[in-house]
Amino acid sequence: MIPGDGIGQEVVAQGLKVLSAALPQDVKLETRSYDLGARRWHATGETLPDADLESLKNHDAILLGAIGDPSVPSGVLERGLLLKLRFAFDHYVNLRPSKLFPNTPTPLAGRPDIDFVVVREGTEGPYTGNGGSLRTGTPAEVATEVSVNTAYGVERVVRDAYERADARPRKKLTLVHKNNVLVHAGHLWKNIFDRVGQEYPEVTTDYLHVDAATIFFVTQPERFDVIVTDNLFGDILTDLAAAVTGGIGLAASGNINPSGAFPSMFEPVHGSAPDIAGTGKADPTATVLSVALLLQHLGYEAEAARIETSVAQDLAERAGDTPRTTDEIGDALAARVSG
Ligand SMILES: NC(=O)C1=CN([C@@H]2O[C@H](COP(=O)(O)OP(=O)(O)OC[C@H]3O[C@@H](n4cnc5c(N)ncnc54)[C@H](O)[C@@H]3O)[C@@H](O)[C@H]2O)C=CC1
Ligand SMILES: CC(C)CC(=O)C(=O)O
Ligand SMILES: [Mg+2]
Repeated sequence: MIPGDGIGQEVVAQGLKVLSAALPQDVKLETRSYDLGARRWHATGETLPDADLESLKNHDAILLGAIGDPSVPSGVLERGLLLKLRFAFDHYVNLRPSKLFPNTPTPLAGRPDIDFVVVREGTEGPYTGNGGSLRTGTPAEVATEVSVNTAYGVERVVRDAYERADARPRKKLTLVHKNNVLVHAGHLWKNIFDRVGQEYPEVTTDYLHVDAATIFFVTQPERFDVIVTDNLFGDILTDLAAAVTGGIGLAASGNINPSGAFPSMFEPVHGSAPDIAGTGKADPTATVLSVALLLQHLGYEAEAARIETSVAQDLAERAGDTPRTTDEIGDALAARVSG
């Protein structure tokens, strides 16, 4: 566990409660909590020391809360810890399912049937740190942030998305990019998408520019089944996906290393929410659903399904309720899962 910063600490505690409640009696759960994030940085100046990185390799999976704190310069922890982990453990599939559970509020008219998954590339794009600045702090400052897209990196994530689409009943895969403007990266993505698609004749394909995709996330989200996209577009789209499916407090994710060479890492889509940290207002459901993804990844399908059912029941009964605290929601979910 890497609880991290802000509400990360609060929601991971609830995730652990539910994980413990979900596992069969004969499975011994061993956990270690890593003190990484703002507190550690202030104390030692470290973000992710090699010793911790090495040690993290020994776990079956990682549950992360959130990284980032207003007391630390923006980017230091996000890059030096969170992205460093995703890159070091080659988490090239950033899996972000979106489902509108019954009775969950949505700002969308007509309660569309939303059930899609975004496969966000996790190791490339504009997030690699390939850039720099010249004449920093002067009126002539120039900054670059160059998006890196390799045929190797794009093909493996596109292939993963086709596999997922092929395994789902609707078998539909949408590529989201911006190949009308980002022609170099965009055409590399589109060409690979089209070529790999020939191996999946059952999968219906579609292409949308990212700006148009945001329209359809709001006006016609039911059109999506599996979406594959780059690191930055996927980041932005999945906050929007969360907003239309009950809110950011429900959105789960998995940073997957499909080869199993390194542990995969599961975390809510949201950040450390400094505006509500310490108030008990953080919804731990996103973390609990991330625990379900973790269990599914490790082969505990039935346990993962029980968590999802418990969340669905809890959400169905939430409507009109007085708001509960982070802890109360965690306790209620753990009770449902074990009962
Ligand atoms: N994976 C990670 O660790 C991520 C870290 N961050 C970091 O988190 C910090 C804050 O970033 P923001 O842009 O404010 O995004 P954020 O996701 O932390 O918060 C955005 C808004 O959503 C609300 N919110 C988030 N999670 C919630 C939950 N579980 N229940 C109820 N409300 C919730 C917050 O109160 C806030 O109003 C920054 O340092 C940022 O870099 C941001 C996104 C992901
Ligand atoms: C803080 C960023 C590095 C990550 C982010 O916003 C995300 O993964 O959703
Ligand atoms: Mg994000």
